[in-house]
Amino acid sequence: MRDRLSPEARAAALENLPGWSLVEGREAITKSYKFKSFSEAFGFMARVALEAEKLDHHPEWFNVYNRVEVVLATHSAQGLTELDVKLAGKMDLIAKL
Ligand SMILES: C[C@H](O)[C@H](O)[C@H]1CNC2=NC(N)=NC(=O)C2=N1
Repeated sequence: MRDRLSPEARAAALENLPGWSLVEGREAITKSYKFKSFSEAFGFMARVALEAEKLDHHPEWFNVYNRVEVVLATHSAQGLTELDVKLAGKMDLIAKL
C-alpha cells in the first residue's frame, strides 16, 4: 500500500479520478472542490478527517469559504501510493453526499 506507484499505474488511477491532476514539480495529486457554503465545505472536511484517521493517511488541504483545495501524497514514500488513490476516491464519494 505504501510502495510508490509505477508511472503506468499512476496514469491509470488518474483516469478513474475525475478532476484530479498531477501537481507540477512534485509527485502528488490535487483537486479543488467547491461547495455551496462554508458549512458544506467544513462538513466535507470533517467527514474526510474521520476517514483519513481510519486509513492513517492524511490530506494536505486549504480551505477558503466554500472551496477546499486538496493535495495528496505519501510523505514516507515521497510520492504517490495506493493510499492516495484510495483516499482520493473516498473524498469524491463524500463530496457527493
Ligand atoms: C506514523 C504515521 O503512520 C505516519 O506519519 C503517516 C500518517 N499520515 C500520513 N499521511 C500522508 N499523506 N503521508 C504519510 O506518509 C503519512 N504517514
